[in-house]
Amino acid sequence: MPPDSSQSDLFGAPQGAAGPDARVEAGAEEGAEFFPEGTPIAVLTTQPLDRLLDYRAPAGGCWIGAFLEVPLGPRAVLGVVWGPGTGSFDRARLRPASRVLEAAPLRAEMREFLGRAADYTLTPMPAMLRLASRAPDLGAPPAARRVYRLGEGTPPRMTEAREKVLAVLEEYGGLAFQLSELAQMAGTGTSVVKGLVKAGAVLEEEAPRDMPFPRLDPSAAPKALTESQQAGADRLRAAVAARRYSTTLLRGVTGSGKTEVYLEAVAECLAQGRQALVLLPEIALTGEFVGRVEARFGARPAEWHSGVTQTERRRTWHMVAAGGAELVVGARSALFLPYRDLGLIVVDEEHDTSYKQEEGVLYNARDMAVLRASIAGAQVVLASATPSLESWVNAEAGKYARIDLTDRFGPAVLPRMEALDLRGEDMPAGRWVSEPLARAVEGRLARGEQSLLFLNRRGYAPVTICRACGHQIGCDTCDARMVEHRFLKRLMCHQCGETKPIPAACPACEVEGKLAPVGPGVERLAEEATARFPRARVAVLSSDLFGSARALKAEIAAIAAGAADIVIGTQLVAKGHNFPKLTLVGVIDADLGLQGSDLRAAERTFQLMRQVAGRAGRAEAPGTALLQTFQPEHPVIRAILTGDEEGFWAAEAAERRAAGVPPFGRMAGIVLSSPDVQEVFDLGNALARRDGPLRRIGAQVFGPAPAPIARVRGRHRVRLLVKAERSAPLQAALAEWVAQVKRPANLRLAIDIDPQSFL
Ligand SMILES: Nc1ncnc2c1ncn2[C@@H]1O[C@H](COP(=O)(O)OP(=O)(O)OP(=O)(O)O)[C@@H](O)[C@H]1O
Ligand SMILES: [Zn+2]
Repeated sequence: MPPDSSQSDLFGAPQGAAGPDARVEAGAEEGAEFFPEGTPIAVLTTQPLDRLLDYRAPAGGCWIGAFLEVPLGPRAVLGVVWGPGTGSFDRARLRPASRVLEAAPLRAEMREFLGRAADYTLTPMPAMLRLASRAPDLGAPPAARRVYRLGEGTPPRMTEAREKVLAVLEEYGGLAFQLSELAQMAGTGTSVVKGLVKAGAVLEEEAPRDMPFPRLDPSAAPKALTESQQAGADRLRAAVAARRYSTTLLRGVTGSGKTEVYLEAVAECLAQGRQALVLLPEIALTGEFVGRVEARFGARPAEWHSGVTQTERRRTWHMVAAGGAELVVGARSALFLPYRDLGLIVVDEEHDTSYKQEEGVLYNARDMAVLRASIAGAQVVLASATPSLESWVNAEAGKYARIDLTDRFGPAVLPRMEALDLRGEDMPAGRWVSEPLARAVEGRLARGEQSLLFLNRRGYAPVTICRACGHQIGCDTCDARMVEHRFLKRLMCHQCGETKPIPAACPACEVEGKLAPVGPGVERLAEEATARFPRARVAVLSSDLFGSARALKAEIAAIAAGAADIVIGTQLVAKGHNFPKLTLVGVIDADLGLQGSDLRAAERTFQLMRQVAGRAGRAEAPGTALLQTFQPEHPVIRAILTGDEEGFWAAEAAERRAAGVPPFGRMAGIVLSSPDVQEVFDLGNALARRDGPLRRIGAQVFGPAPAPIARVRGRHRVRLLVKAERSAPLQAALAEWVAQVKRPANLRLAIDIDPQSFL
C-alpha cells in the first residue's frame, strides 16, 4: 500500500474528512493545552535521540506546540512542547526549559502530519522536526534590524571585492540582505559592504522584521477562460469551497492552460480566507509563475526555495505561521512550513521525479501533500500533462477526481510527432544531428523561429577513453566514469561532484595525446550546432552551467523573449517552460531512457518525450517534434508518437499489476553503505537471513547485491529490495526487521519506501 498508489486510504482521512478549526487565540489554537510554569512537559528536540525529553515548563508557562530552547548537557538546543511530561525521569531532578521562542506554536495538524510522515517514511522524529524548523534565526525576536539593498550610487573606486558584493545584490534584484549574509554570499568581509554604504552604492535601512506579504486580491484580474477551462475551474472552486480533503488530478495536454485553471482554485482558497501552496518541481520555473500570480492577483506570493535570501526565508516561515502569507510558491520542502490554515496544495508537474527527496529524509512530496491535506482538510490538485501511473490508477479507481483539458489554448495545436529512423542514416563520427533534423532546423532559422535540441546528458562527453590502451577515466572514490565538462575544462564525477583536470597522458598506460571523448553531452552537441549553423545564436540550458538559480531564470526569460535561435538542453527544458517562438523540438536520442532495468523506464521516457515535445508550437505557429531513434517500432516510442496516452497507461498498469510491483504492490529499497566492503555484505547477508518479520507479513526480500553504482565517495554500497502485497503493514515489519541487527559505527542504513531510483 504505497502512498503513491493509495495515499487516501493509507493516510487515513477518507475524501470528505473535516479540517481543523481555523480560529487562533494568542498564538495558540482553540482548545490547545497550556502548561503553567514548573509543570512537567515532554519536549521533542532536533537532536538525534530516540525519545522525548522531560523538562519543566519555563517562566510564564507554555502552550503545547511551542518552540523552546532547552538545556541538553552543556548546550542549549531547539525543541517543541509535545505534550505533558512522560514521567520517565525523576521529577525532582527535571530541569526547566530555558525560554519560549518567539515563533507561533506548531499546531495540532502540523504535529500530527510530522508524526504520520515519520511513521510512513520510517524517519526519526527529530529529523522531521528539523525539516519543520528550517527558519534561519528561528527564535530571534521580531525587532527591527538593519538590511542592505542595492543603492543608486556608484563607488568612486571599484575593487574586485566591491564588484562581488554589487553582483550579488544585482543578481537578487531588489531583495534585502543582512550584513553577514551579504558578505558571506559575496565572499568578502563586512567592511567591504560598509564601504559601499558610505559611497552610496548600497543602502542601509532599518526594517521591521518579517513584514506580512502584500494581500492578494482574488478578483483582481481574472482571465476569460475557455468553456472547458471554465468547467474545470468551477469543479476545482467547488472542491476548495467544500473545505474538506479531496484530491483532483488535473490532466491537461501541454499548453492547455492548467496553470490558469488551478489559479482559479487558488482564487477560491484566498476568498475562503485560507492559505494556498503551489509546489513547482524546478526553481527555474518560479520566475514565470510568480509573474503570472502578480498579473492575476495584483501582488507577489511568498517564495520558499533555495533561490531566496535567508532574510526572505525567515519572513516566509513566520508569516506562514502568523497568516501573513496567503500563497506560498515553493519547492517540496515548503510542505513542512507551519501553515495556519492550509486550504489548497497544488502539485504542478506532479509526475516529476524531483518531488522525491533522495537524500536525508526520503519522502515523495506528492504523497506527503496528500497526507498533509488529508489532515488539514485541504484540497489537493495534481497537475500534469503526463501524470504518474500512480495518480492515473488512483483516478481510475475513483480515489481521485479527474479533470481533463484535451486541447491547447487558443490557436495553438499539439505538435506533430515523427520518428527519425537512425538505422537508415549514415551518421559520420562525432555527429549526432541527422540530415533530416538539420534540414528542419534550417527551416526554422529561415523563418526566425526557435529550435530545441534535447539531449538528457550534461557535459561534453560521457566517457573519456584512451585510444592506446582502452582505459576509461573513472572517479577515484566512486565506481563511475568521469564526464568531461569542457566549459569548466575539467572532468567531473556526477556521483560525488569531484572534478579533476583533463590529463595529458593516460593514467593507465601513460601514453600522451591519446585520450578521446566518446559520445555526446549537451556541450558537444552545442559545438556541433555552432559548426553546422554558424549564423545561429546557440544557447545551452543545463543545470550545471549556471552559478545560481537567478542566473538560470534570467537565461530562461531571455530565451523566451527570443534571444536564441537554437536551444540545447537537458531535462531542465522539458519542465513547463513557455517559449512562444519555439516550433521545433529535436530529440537527439529518444532511446536513451529505455535502456536499463528501471521499473519506471517506460513511464519516464513516455513522460519526458511528451513533455519535451510539448515545448513546441505553443503560440500561433504549429510545432513539430522529431525523435531520433534506432527502434521506431518499440511500443513506448510508438505510444509517444501516436499520443495514445490512455492506451499506454492501461498497458503499463496491466504489466505492473501482473508483476505485483507499484502501484499494485509495495516496495522498499534498503541501501547499506560503508568504507568497509566486507561489513556491508556481512550486514546485508545477516538481514537477508533474518527475514522472519518480513515473511510474517508475506513480504519477500531480494539481495544483498552490489548497487548499480557500487561505490560513492569511497563508501561501498549494497542494496536489498523488499516486495510486499499492497495491504501488508510494511513499515512496522521493516522496523522490526532492521532492529534485529547491530550496525557497525561506520555503516549507514537507509530505508527508501516506494523507491523511485534504484541506483
Ligand atoms: N484562458 C486563457 N486566456 C489567456 N491566455 C491563456 C488562457 N489559457 C491559457 N492561456 C495561455 O496559454 C499558455 C499556456 O497555458 P499554461 O501555461 O497555463 O498551460 P499548461 O497547461 O500549464 O502548460 P504545460 O503543461 O505545458 O506547462 C500560457 O501562455 C497562458 O497564459
Ligand atoms: Zn565520484
